[in-house]
Amino acid sequence: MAASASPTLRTPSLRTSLLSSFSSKLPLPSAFSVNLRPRSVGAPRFVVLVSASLNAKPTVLVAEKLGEAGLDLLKEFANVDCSYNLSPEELCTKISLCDALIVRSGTKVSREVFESSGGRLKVVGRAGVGIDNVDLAAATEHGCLVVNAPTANTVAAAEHGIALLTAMARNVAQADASVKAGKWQRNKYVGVSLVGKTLAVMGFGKVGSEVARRAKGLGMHVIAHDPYAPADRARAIGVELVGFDEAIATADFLSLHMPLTPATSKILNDENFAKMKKGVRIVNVARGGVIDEEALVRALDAGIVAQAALDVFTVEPPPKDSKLIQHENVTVTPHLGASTMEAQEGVAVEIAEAVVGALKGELAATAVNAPMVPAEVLTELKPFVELAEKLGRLAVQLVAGGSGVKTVKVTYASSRAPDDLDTRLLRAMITKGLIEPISSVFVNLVNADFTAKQRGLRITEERVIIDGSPEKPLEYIQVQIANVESKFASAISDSGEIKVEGLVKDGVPHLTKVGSFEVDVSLEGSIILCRQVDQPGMIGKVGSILGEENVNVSFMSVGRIAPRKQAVMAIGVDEQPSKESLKRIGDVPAIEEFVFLKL
Ligand SMILES: NC(=O)c1ccc[n+]([C@@H]2O[C@H](COP(=O)([O-])OP(=O)(O)OC[C@H]3O[C@@H](n4cnc5c(N)ncnc54)[C@H](O)[C@@H]3O)[C@@H](O)[C@H]2O)c1
Ligand SMILES: O=C(O)[C@H](O)COP(=O)(O)O
Repeated sequence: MAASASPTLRTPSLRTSLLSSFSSKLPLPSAFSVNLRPRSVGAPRFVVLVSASLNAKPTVLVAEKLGEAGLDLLKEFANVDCSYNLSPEELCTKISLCDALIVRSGTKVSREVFESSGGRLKVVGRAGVGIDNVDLAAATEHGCLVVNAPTANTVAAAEHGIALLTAMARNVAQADASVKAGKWQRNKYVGVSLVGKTLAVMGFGKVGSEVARRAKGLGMHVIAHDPYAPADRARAIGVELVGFDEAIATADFLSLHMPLTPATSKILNDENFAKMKKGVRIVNVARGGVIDEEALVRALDAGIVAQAALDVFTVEPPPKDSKLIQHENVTVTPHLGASTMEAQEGVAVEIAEAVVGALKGELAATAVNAPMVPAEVLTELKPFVELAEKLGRLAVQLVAGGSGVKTVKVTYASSRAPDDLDTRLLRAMITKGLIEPISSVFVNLVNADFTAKQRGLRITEERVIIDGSPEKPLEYIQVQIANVESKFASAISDSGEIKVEGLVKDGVPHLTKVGSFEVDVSLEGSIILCRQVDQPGMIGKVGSILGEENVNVSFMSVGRIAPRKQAVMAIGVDEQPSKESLKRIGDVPAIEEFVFLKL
């Protein structure tokens, strides 16, 4: 036996492992089977978001025009395929060769796209704000991170909203067309003034609040409706937040700035147009789908809506013969809100940085379908995240075949207050550890909760406050699987669940409890757990069987109930013992049961 050899396995960076997936899945290891391919996190078996370690550059498909500065950033890191105007079929064909996809609002990233990617697509970057053209549920189900560029085009969109507001009020577009047609119709194009009029900003987020600020500068009385906006943010710029009905009933002008969601879809409809002031004017630089366009035509014809200025449409481009587009009281632009030179360069850089970061395995600050975790929290949690995954992985391998894992309880013991610990990462990694050894799905931070739910796996979390160092975010993590049989009976605790517990020592995850037995073995390589009658020479016997096969033992630890009674020996091994060696261990007379577990 090579005594306490220091482990040579290297774990990939935490950031990489959080968003990575395995290239192949393995069956649940059985106690006596050695027919296991290695699943060590140290082996280069991650299909990491970027296979930089494998000397292969990732491929990024840019499906819509992106600013040069962003393209340059991408090219430093990836092969960049700029293919614009792809049909849905062409996109589905290309996507299986791509690690990331960047789009604007003109490309539908449908479920078929994720299905066609064959698991290779790891990041979708939306070069802009609205992600209504990306099937987020499908992305999450496929473990694909979606990032957007939420800030760089805010001012551009707000300025376009103001441009449409003023142009509409003064009939700029109609008058321009008339003069160009050789006419001089000064009486026809008398406008309305903005000063003193009430503008209702519908959706008081980034764009909405910038529009409000500018409209106040034009002397308008600004109110806003946004069920989720904090009132003090509105008050700070002199805007009153009001209910939906009050907003639409009192406004002379309505400016729409909410996202398109099931709740906002066609929110301006016949019923709501009927509640508006006669002669109201509407600006939409949000999304076409928030207006029932047929109802808007009716409201225009009835004179309820005097004018509308629209940058966005339910279907883009809209049909040429659309009654709405052709209506003389409607001013239109072809989704130009974000289209300034400055915004496009900003968006391109913002999305390129987010996509490259995600491909490197970093947690994206603009993730749409995954938790965003501040870097300092991530650094602190790093060894506990590794511990969490390994405990999940160990616990599930202790389940006897056919048991069906349904209920898992995780206990986090810490000296910190419960709200001082973000457990989403830990839960995701425990879920990854629990599911991956027994299925063909890969689990990452994006799809962990979804995958658990889909498999009917209920994970409950409990916080226990114990004395300890406030420097440490956690003292220990315990994973219990209820209502199952174990292939290693000693793993069943007094209360009847499979129980494993671990902590972090000097930055290294350790297993410290199995069932009711205390052990202490570092969670690296693989582990053999043996239950035996406590007696002299056991460590030597098992150690020499492994030594004969040149299997390096990294740790050994024995936990016992009482001297000369039952004990559990935990042996950390760097290599996988052969089937024969495992059988010989099982044949040692004092050994009552044993299990070989891959980490
Ligand atoms: N025309 C363009 O080129 C262009 C450019 C940028 C943004 N946009 C669109 O503008 C909209 C706003 O963008 P943003 O960056 O300000 O987003 P944001 O997320 O900062 O703001 C959206 C706001 O809408 C609010 N909201 C959600 N549901 C609502 C509801 N039912 N009623 C009222 N408010 C509701 C949210 O609370 C949030 O404050 C999005 O639809 C975006 O896609 C369009
Ligand atoms: O949501 C957005 O960011 C805007 O609608 C801009 O869309 P675009 O990138 O297609 O111009």
